[in-house]
Amino acid sequence: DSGSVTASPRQQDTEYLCPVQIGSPAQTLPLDFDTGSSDLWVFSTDTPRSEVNGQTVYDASSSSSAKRLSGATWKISYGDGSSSSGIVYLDTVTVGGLTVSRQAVEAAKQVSSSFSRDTSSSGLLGLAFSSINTVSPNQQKTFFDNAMPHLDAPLFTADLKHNADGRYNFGYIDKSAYTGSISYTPVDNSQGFWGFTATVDGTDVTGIADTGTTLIYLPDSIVTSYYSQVSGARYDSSNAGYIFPCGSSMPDFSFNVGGGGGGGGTVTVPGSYVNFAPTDQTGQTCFGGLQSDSSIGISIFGDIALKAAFVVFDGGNKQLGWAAK
Ligand SMILES: O=C(CN1CCCCC1)Nc1ccc2c(c1)OCO2
Repeated sequence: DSGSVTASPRQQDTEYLCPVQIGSPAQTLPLDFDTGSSDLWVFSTDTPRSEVNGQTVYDASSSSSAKRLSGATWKISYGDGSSSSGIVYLDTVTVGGLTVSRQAVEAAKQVSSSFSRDTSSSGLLGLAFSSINTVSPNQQKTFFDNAMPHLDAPLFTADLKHNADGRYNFGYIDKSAYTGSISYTPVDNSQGFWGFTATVDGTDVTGIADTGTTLIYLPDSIVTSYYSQVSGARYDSSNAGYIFPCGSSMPDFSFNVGGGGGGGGTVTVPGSYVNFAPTDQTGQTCFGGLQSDSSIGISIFGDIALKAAFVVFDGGNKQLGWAAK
């Protein structure tokens, strides 16, 4: 089996949403595919009306294939302080033509304000490792984990784009989607994430490939060194990050992966991607797409980095492949 689904950017590439079919007859919800978490959760008829703000909701009672997972609950919180929780159904889930029957669909009974405010997203589809799925008392598997045994190849690829539709493919590598060769590097999934080590200016950086996080968060030394090249750039505590004049031409940001025998490969993030967004309506000052990881405790290669590459999430061999495009 295989699947292929469009990933549409929202609000200046802040997130990427994909249409997912749930239940019988199919209910299509736009979900945020997140390689940084492992719960598939949705706005539902169980979500308080006061917390629903235009989102499409899942109605298990109108799906003939939905079965309540008796006694199961879930509760998750994310690095940005957002959170959600609820109950669990098993139902049929289809992504880009790839179907998993009896997928745990986590219906929200509570969502935090940032989810309520995000009118375009109906929830998340977690693509990290099932070891960090939050369903209790019986942990559930991710869509990818359930699909893997049926896939032509035990992998999925992420091809996110700047201000344009990209694609997630499951079970195959589309050779027309990248240029040159794919450089592979081992994955450390001990924390449940797609962890890997890259080299930035000769310094090894261990972080995670996280499609659910908008920006890149790296060690202070690397970030300070990058912004030292931009006149007028500074760390601004009120914005809790590096800002600079919006007219600045930003240097490209490169990192190497798979430095083994073959010398590995270089991913180059265009400077224009690092000029992420204005901090206010005047458009004078802009917020950087590269920020320090010092308040997080882990380095994150988020969408700003991922959209500069074609990325292979290889669950069979537990490796990450990176290619230019
Ligand atoms: O929270 C997330 C990702 N999260 C995925 C689900 C939707 C809401 C965003 N990333 C994140 C992780 C660490 C952070 C951070 C953001 O901001 C500062 O530290």
